[in-house]
Amino acid sequence: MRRPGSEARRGSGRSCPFLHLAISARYGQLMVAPSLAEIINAPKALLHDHLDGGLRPATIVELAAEIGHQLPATDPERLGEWFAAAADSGSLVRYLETFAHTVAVMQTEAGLRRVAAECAEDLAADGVVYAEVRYAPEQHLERGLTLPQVVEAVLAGFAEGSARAAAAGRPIRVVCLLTAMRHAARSMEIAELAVRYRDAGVVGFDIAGAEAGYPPTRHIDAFSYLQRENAHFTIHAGEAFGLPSIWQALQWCGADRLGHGVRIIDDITVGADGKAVLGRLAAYVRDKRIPLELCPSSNVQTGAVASIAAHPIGLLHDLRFRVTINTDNRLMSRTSMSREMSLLVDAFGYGWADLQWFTVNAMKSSFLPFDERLKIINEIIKPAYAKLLSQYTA
Ligand SMILES: O=c1[nH]cnc2c1ncn2[C@H]1C[C@H](O)[C@@H](CO)O1
Ligand SMILES: [Zn+2]
Repeated sequence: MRRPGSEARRGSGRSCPFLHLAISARYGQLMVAPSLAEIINAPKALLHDHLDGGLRPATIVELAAEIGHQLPATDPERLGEWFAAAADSGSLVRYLETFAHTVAVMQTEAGLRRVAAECAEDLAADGVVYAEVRYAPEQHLERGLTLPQVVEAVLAGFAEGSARAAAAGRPIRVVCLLTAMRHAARSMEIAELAVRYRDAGVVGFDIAGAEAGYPPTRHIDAFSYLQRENAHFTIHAGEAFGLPSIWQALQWCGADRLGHGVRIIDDITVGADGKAVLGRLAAYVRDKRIPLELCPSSNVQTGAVASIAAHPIGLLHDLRFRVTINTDNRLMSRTSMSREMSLLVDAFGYGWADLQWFTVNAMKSSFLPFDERLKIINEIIKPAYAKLLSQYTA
C-alpha cells in the first residue's frame, strides 16, 4: 500500500483502559467498547479456521504418547508456548513447519474424530454459531486411512462435538472445507472428494501451503472441475505473496472468496488528502463483493503485516470491502474468534455495529445454501446484536 498518514485511521476510535469507554469520532457518539467477555457471548461466524491449527495442547500430548510421536515439549502449557513461539517467525514457510506435530497425531480415525469434536466444542464455547473448518485430507493418510475414511471421521467428530456443545447450551453449526496442498499434486482428487461429500457437511474446497513458487494456476483443472459441478471454493492468496496471486485466484481460477487476500492493499493508494484510489484489481474485488477472509494475528506472525494496529483491515473496513474476521490457526496464534475481535476493538475503536457488520459479512459469504445463511442471520445474529446495540449505544 502506498499510503501516507496511516495514523489517521487509528485515531478514529480511542479506548480508555480503565473505564473501557471509547469515543467513536466516526459516529460522534459515546459508546462502551465491547469487552472480551461480552464478545464471547455474542454470536460469531467463522469462515477460515484450520482443523490441524486448532488442537488443544493437552490433546496433542495425549495422542502423541499413544503413537510414540516425539514432541518439542510434553507439558501442555509449555507445548502451547512452543507452538506460539515457533509460529511467530515472520515467515509463512517456518510458520507452516509447526504443523508437522499436529498432523502427526491426526492419522487415525479416533484421533481425527477427537480433534474434530474438541474443535466444535471449543468454537461453541467461544460463542461461534457457524464455522467452516478446513483441513487437507491428503495429509492424514500416513497410517493407512483412505481419503473417505478421513473425511467421515472428521464429520463424525463435528457431529459429536456439536451435540455436546448443544447439550451445554452452546449450539453451533460446523461444516468443513477440504483443502489441497498447493505444493502437492492431489488437488483434483480432493476436489472430487469435496463434491462427493457435498451433501454430508463438506461445503467447499480450498488450496493452502506455501504461496511463493506455487501459483494457484497449478491447480486449474481442479478449479475448472469444481466450476462445472457448481461447487464453491476459496483460495489462500495474497498472504505471503502479492497482487499476482490474488489476480490468478480470481481471474484464472474463479475463486468465490480469498483466504487472507490482505495484500489487496498493495492496489490501494491513499493520497495526502486522505482519499483512497483503488487500482483495477482492488476495485474489482470491492465491486464484486469478493469476501476477504482476514486473519489478523496470523498475518502478524507470518510477517504479512507489522502489527494489529497497522493491519489493512482498518482501511478495508472503511472502504467497505467485504471484510470478515477469522482465526486461521488458534493453536499457533493462541487465539480465538472473540480474541481476534477484541484485538480489533482495541486497535481500531470498533463497536457493536462494526462487530455485527463483520459477522453478517461472514454469514453472507458462507458456502451454505442461501436460505440457511439467511436463517442464521435473521434468527440468531441480528436479534442478538440488536439487543447489544440498544443496551450499549448511548
Ligand atoms: O495461513 C496459512 N497459509 C497457508 N497455508 C496454511 C495457513 N494456515 C495453515 N495452512 C496449511 C497448513 C495445514 O497443514 C494446511 C491444512 O489445514 O494448511
Ligand atoms: Zn489459512
